[in-house]
Amino acid sequence: ECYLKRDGTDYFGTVDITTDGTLCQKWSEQSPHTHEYSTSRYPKGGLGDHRYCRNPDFDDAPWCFTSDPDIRWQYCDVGQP
Ligand SMILES: O=S(=O)(Nc1cnn(C2CCNCC2)c1)c1cc(Cl)ccc1F
Repeated sequence: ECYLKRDGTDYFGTVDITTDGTLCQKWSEQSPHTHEYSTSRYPKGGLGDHRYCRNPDFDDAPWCFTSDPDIRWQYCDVGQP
């Protein structure tokens, strides 16, 4: 899917893998990576009990924490326009 804003802050699709095919960690979980991205801290981030790529912190593109303990977070390919 594509999205309007260049940085993908408006991407609320269902891609849940990173650029190298690693499964994303759920935003609602703190394992394997602890993090500070909660729905209360980023109310417009589209976070929740899912593992879909999002860009809650106005980074360059949608991303996610990964299920690989050695890779903290990675960008996702969500069909940049
Ligand atoms: O636990 S974290 O959320 N981890 C973290 C580390 N890098 N990132 C990036 C995620 C993609 N966007 C840029 C920050 C998030 C985290 C957040 C802050 Cl503000 C500071 C330290 C830290 F550990």
